[in-house]
Amino acid sequence: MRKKRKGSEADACSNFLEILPPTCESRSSFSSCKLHFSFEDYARLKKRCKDDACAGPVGSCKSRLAGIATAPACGSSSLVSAGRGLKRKIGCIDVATRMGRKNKIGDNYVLDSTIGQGKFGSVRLCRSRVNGAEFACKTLLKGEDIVHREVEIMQHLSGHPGVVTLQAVYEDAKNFHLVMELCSGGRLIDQMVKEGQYSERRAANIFKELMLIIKYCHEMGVVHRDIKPENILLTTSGKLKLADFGLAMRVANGQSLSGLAGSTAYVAPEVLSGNYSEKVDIWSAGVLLHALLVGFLPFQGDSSEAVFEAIKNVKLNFHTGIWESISKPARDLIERMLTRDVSVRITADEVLSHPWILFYTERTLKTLSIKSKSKNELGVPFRQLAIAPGLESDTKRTGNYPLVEGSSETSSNSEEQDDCALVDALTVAISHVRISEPKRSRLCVPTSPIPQQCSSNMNANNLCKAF
Ligand SMILES: Nc1ncnc2c1ncn2[C@@H]1O[C@H](COP(=O)(O)OP(=O)(O)OP(=O)(O)O)[C@@H](O)[C@H]1O
Repeated sequence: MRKKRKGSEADACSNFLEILPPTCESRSSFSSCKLHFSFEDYARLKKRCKDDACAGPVGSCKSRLAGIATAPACGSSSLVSAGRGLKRKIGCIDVATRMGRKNKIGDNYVLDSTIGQGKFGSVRLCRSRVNGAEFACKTLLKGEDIVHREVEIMQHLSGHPGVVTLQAVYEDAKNFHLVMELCSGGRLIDQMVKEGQYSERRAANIFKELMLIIKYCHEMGVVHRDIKPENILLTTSGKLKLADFGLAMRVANGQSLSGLAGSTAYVAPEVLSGNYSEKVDIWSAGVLLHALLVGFLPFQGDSSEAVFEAIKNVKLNFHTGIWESISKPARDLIERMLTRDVSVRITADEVLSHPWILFYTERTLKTLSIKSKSKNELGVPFRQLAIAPGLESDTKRTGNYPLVEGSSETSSNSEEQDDCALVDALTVAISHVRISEPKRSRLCVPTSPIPQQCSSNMNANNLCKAF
């Protein structure tokens, strides 16, 4: 159900926008320097930056995670030509967003240090002159429709707790100044690089939060097109906020998008070959989930061309190596998200009701997990424990408990270890209730006890190798 539609735009473009960065020096590394250019621009820029300070640690952990290049949104915008009043272009601008043409941003805010650098300008800390409240101010150079679209889409999505709120917009001769809610917790990518592999519980909770935001965007008719951990900001309390709607597009039901847009490592295969839909965000989120769980990106290569080749052709193997320490439902979810057949790839809603997500994030199931642990320590057979309240009738009806027969000794070490076996068993049981018939048949049903290794067993060395 779309909640609020203020017109839509779907592109059927064939030309890439010409977007060049103000300077290469504005970015500290080559990988950053390449962000958000069309693939043509990227090649040109690569040549230009080859020998200068843009060169960076391409093989480093961070650059591998960060992806390699990004293309701009492509296609004609429904917004009128650039360089004129933003307010006029954005007919739907909310009255709650204060737009200042007469007012200068300096009248209301004190601009402070730079806290981020984007492709079109910088992001600075700013403080309200009225009450000292802190915000982030993104200053964008006028002249590109993409800039207007970013403001319009932020405005369209504002109000959701997972989307960076647009507080005010100011305009002067050269720039737009977007005063946004400040996310002081940094970017998810930085946390990932610092922390490496996440436990399944933690990954599932972060991921659910992200998927709720993506679901909201899709319901609002917005395809983000650049889901990656660099664009996920954190509040001081650790809540996720999706940012950077520079590549986002609005679509009406059934309309498709075209044009190269996204970040190399995260881009969906159909973006490389033609028309696509909001499912590209699911693919990118699947890439992110892969990185969260095992600490490295699924599709890699020495050049962007090699990465694209991998995205189009590499068959991921979830059965060996590091994947043996990850629960089968987690692998099942990633597989469903990284499915090249778009018609089979699951939706945001389906991700959110996937057993792996439910197991780690739904209170009733968490309670069950804790109860199970303590009962298991008392020697109650594992089989009896892995039936969730409310599932009983269904499992009785089917007469089939596809559970792992475990022993009490398997759950004695840590909560994560306990979860690891339980999640396999329980999620398969849940799948009989929540997942429709054709999908259920694709679920991995454990045939033997799951090895008792959890992602929490991974050490820092693995992470460094992985990245
Ligand atoms: N609301 C915010 N609060 C705190 N920091 C922010 C906020 N918005 C942006 N930043 C910082 O500024 C950086 C650049 O912002 P953003 O990604 O929106 O710009 P961009 O021009 O689209 O950048 P990119 O080239 O990465 O796509 C972010 O990576 C982040 O570090």
